[in-house]
Amino acid sequence: MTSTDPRPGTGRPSYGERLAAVTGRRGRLCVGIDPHPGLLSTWGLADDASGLEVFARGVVSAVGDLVAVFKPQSALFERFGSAGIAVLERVLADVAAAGALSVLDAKRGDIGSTMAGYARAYLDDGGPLAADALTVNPYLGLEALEPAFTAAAASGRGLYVLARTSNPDSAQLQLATRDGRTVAQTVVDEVQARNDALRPDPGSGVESGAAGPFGVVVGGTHGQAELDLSAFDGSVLVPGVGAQGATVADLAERFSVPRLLLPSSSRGVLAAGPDPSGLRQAVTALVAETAVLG
Ligand SMILES: O=C(O)c1cc(=O)[nH]c(=O)n1[C@@H]1O[C@H](COP(=O)(O)O)[C@@H](O)[C@H]1O
Repeated sequence: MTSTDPRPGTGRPSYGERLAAVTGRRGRLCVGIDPHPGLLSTWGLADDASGLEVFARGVVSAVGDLVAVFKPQSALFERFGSAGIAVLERVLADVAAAGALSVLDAKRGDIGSTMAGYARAYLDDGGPLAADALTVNPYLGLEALEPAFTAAAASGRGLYVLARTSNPDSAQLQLATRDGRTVAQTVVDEVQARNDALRPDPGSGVESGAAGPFGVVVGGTHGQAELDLSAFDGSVLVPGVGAQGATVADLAERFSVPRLLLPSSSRGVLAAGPDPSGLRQAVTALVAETAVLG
């Protein structure tokens, strides 16, 4: 397999390959689309599905040519029921039309048989909610997520598996240890094992230099800290930049693997709207900061 080979049957390069291509052109920044009621109000919009649509599609229209990855927050679309989901479908289409990648932040995770349903909704070709990648929650077990790993690999999509989340109380669960390893480290290692399983056999003579399609989420608020990412070769989604207090410069200091990082900011960028030029300035400044990540 070469670095440009499509996945079997999809005609689409792998998520790792597509991420490398778009971040190479646009810089390594993910902008979260989090339509909070307070932001809709600041933007002078009604807190209803029509306000949601103007807000979310307005973000993509303003900065869609500058941003490598958009991460719509499903919860803040779901709160408007089917009308909100319909807006989310249109936002995902807008992101694709803008040449950016979408990470749908839905943090799904359930027992395997139910997970297969989520995989069909978010990771199969033809699904209206299919994004380029999906955030998933491994705390029912990594095996339970298997349908999502399988569907993502088959369709050239990615997953971001929650490892060490940005909220202050995440340590109680995620830093618990078993057999000398933290739960968060176990997640990282298990995700890497699934990336390794997709690598061509080293003896086969075919090469793939691309990142694995399966990433992890590590909050920028505490950084890499106790995690060992030295053997990890997926993308590391790092939320917490901006409103939660982390800066891109902090990430350069707090992580030993800056080349893997995909920093993400939602409210920090969105507060610069609704003026499109304000949003463009905010994005341009953050993208420039990401240059320190190499
Ligand atoms: O998976 C995520 O994106 C995520 C993981 C995490 O550990 N912390 C975290 O804040 N997030 C999400 O990232 C976004 C952060 O938004 P801001 O704090 O406004 O930048 C929200 O949509 C969160 O749900």
